[in-house]
Amino acid sequence: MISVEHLSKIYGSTPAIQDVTFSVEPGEIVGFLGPNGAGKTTTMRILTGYLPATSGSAKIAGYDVHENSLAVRQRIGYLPETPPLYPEMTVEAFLYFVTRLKGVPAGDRPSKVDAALKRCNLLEKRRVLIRKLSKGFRQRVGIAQAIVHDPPAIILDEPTVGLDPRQIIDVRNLIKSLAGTHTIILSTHILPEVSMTCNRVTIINQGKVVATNTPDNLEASLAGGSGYELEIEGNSTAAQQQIQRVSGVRVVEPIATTEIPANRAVLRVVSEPGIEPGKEIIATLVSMGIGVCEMRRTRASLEDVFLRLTTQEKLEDGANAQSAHFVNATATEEKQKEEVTP
Ligand SMILES: Nc1ncnc2c1ncn2[C@@H]1O[C@H](COP(=O)(O)OP(=O)(O)OP(=O)(O)O)[C@@H](O)[C@H]1O
Repeated sequence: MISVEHLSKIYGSTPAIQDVTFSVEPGEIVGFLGPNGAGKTTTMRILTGYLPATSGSAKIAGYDVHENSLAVRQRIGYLPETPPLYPEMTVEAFLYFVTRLKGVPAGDRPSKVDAALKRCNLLEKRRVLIRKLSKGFRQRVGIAQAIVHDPPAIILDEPTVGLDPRQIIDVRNLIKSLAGTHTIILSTHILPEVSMTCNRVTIINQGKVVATNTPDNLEASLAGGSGYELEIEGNSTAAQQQIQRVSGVRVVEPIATTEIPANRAVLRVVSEPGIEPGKEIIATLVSMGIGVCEMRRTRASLEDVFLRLTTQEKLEDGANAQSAHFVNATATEEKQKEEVTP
């Protein structure tokens, strides 16, 4: 439904995006995730026909965004970072105005406007002036104007920025309810937004795509990702050796801690991607007479993946988007973690 190939945009001498390639299948919600200045808005604006690319191509529903920009605009809904609303219009009048701009036949306009009002929970605000609405309701009007002509593709740029937690939940639920019948690209720098709403995520950093996958696969792909942390009582060296033999276990190592009694130890187990050897580990320890005082699953979060991909130097030049290798975490990660976590 949406395909982007080798797209680049250079402002003067500043490359905003370079060789960006990704696609979105019908009915999918894809998160376009990146830190500030990564090139998200630039990509969205090219996709919606508001900005010409320097090179590369983008198609929506088979139409080239540059060559067939009118056909593209009729087939997409766009919510820019700041929704283009007319404050002196009522919600309903504004949506009628948008249907006219989008070329919806006059006879279809009442039903389209009603459907958008209903979908965005705006029925009771239909006759209210937009300037009198709270930020959350204005954002809903922004989404309503993006969907009122029932476009197959919807592009949302930072749709929850500036909203309070309740409004964020409402807007995310609204976006999720659009999936299936619409194809959606949602740009954001907020990680939970992606985990909660998107089927897939494309991570962009400094104008380049550094990863594309499902949130789950991205988490699983992080080296040292999934596994367990165990607090055991008994011979920890023997336990370590036996756990290492369990099928699906990649690494077992002791974690130094002073917070447990002397006859106990804490072990970190890293499992092979997609394998959960937890039951076998427990059975092994029980058969050895070793006490299991605590066992918890450990998992790399999307946040870990994001931070690795966007804050660390690449070891190899031109590393492939799906299999880039990165150096170990640095102290700046912790700082950035605070910045990207709402
Ligand atoms: N009109 C412009 N002229 C020159 N440089 C620009 C222009 N617009 C964007 N840039 C630069 O292009 C890069 C990408 O900007 P863009 O706005 O696309 O990023 P973004 O990921 O949307 O960031 P944010 O989340 O902060 O909005 C940045 O370095 C930005 O400074």
